[in-house]
Amino acid sequence: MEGAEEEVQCPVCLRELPGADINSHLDRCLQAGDAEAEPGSSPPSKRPRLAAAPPGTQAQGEPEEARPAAASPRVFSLFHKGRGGGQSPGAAGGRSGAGREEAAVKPEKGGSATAAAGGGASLAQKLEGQPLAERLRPDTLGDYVGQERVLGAQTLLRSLLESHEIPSLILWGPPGCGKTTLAHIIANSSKKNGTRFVTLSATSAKTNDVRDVISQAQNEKRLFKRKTILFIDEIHRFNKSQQDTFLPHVECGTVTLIGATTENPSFQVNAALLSRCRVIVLEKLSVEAMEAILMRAVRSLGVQVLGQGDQHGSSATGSSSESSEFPVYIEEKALNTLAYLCDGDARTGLNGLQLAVQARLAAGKTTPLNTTKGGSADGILITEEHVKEGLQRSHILYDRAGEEHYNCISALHKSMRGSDENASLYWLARMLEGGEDPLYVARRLVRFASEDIGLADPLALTQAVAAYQGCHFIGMPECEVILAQCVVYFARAPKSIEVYRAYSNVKECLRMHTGPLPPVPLHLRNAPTRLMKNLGYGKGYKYNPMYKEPVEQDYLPEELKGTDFFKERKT
Ligand SMILES: Nc1ncnc2c1ncn2[C@@H]1O[C@H](COP(=O)(O)OP(=O)(O)OP(=O)(O)O)[C@@H](O)[C@H]1O
Repeated sequence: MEGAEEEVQCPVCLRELPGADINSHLDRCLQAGDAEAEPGSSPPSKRPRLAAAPPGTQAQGEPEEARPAAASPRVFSLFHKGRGGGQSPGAAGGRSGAGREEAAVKPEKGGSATAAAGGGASLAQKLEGQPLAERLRPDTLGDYVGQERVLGAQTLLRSLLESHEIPSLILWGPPGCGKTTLAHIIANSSKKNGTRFVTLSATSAKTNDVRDVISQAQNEKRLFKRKTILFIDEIHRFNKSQQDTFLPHVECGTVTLIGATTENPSFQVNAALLSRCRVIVLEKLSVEAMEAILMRAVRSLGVQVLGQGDQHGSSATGSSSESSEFPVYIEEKALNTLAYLCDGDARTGLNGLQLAVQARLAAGKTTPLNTTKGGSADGILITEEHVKEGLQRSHILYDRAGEEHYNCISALHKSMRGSDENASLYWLARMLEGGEDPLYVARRLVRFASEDIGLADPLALTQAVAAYQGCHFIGMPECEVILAQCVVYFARAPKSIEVYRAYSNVKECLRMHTGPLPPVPLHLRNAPTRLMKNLGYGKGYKYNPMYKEPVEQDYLPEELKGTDFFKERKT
């Protein structure tokens, strides 16, 4: 009786209702809400990062805005399975939690593969719509390649994941190494044991969105004893107060947090939050792992690999010859090169492959091929050159905004300090070829000239300032050689940190001083007015040029008399 009068909040639509009505309301709400609520349950799709999508790709593909997580901060997953009136997974919306991705990945997974991929579809049709990287995003740990150090057979994380004991995690790693994919796999497996999986993207979510998720999680826990996993992509983009919003709820177990970041979490994630999460460091994918991912992709497309003889030819099942006018081949060397050049970023590798195939299909040029020992055929051949064209080197080598920027400048500084001219040039090129601002490098060189070369070669500073001005005048690409010249000069130059260290000692002396700072000795003060003269300013000062012999005079304040800031001199 009492319960019937008490108002309760619907965990789906958050409306307040009389307790007696909640069950019937929930049934209606679930059916109505599932379809729209569902998209956020899977980690968001990523921007394809294609340099220039071939004609048709973008128009046909799902625009970024249309993707649930990126488009709307309100991306909550709700009640996917086995609740209320005994709904089966995905029953209401006709889709399971993995949504469109799941349907697209099916070709890799046996039975329904051909139908789901449009087995009779041409290769061009297979490449339309979702980017290849999204369609091939693994659903299970079995398909997750590499990252053995943290996810290998005997690792703690794997056993936790397999037993559905998901701790709060921060997944830290470079772009395209599989952070979102790992979250996607956790989402799939957690849904199987009834845990909710909610996704927010820190690039678009507001503090209120976080609060909504927390309040829903509280209701779920209270009413249905259901756990909530909250995945926050690019968590480093949340400011401190946003991170503070979920801190207590992570602490008390209302939500299990999984954050993904490309940035060092020690700097970007609130220390209190960090201490409540296990940090998983994912690495760039190895060349072997990339080869496996690319091989899986070409198989799913029905493209045949040339160069490994019959073995690859026959393994390329669902051959494009069934569906395309001409069969499509890719040189094994092209795949290897792609695996090397994508620098451990699977999205870049898969996008590069997709672009190369689409470009060749659009060009429609066929090549006579010796596909097997016995025979020859006409087909479309993708070579190493084609895949190189499909890649954007700036994405491969360097992340201007992220940690790579600091890592590379640090490596350059240390190489010059260590007088290694080859390494110095290498790190310089890594930055410039990756699109670094040459003036940024030039400014760092000005600093280096004083910090590390100093008075061992005072001309170094002139060189650095001249290099800065040269870069300013002519810009990239011509200014690269100016910087190269300066970097080599610095690597070869003698080094001295005498001044740098002495100045640090002075700063330390000032920092350690207690009480009022000593006054400037009267004899060192200027006395431009009579009053100042009368006060003793300048009195007793010995004007050095008037003396033939060295002048005995104190310049430091009385209490520092005799201090030698250079005494730790090492060079
Ligand atoms: N370990 C992996 N095994 C198999 N495929 C992978 C793996 N890692 C990444 N991929 C593929 O690369 C694509 C991009 O990976 P993902 O979105 O997980 O990268 P990320 O680390 O989250 O990158 P970002 O920091 O740029 O968001 C996935 O859709 C998937 O196809």
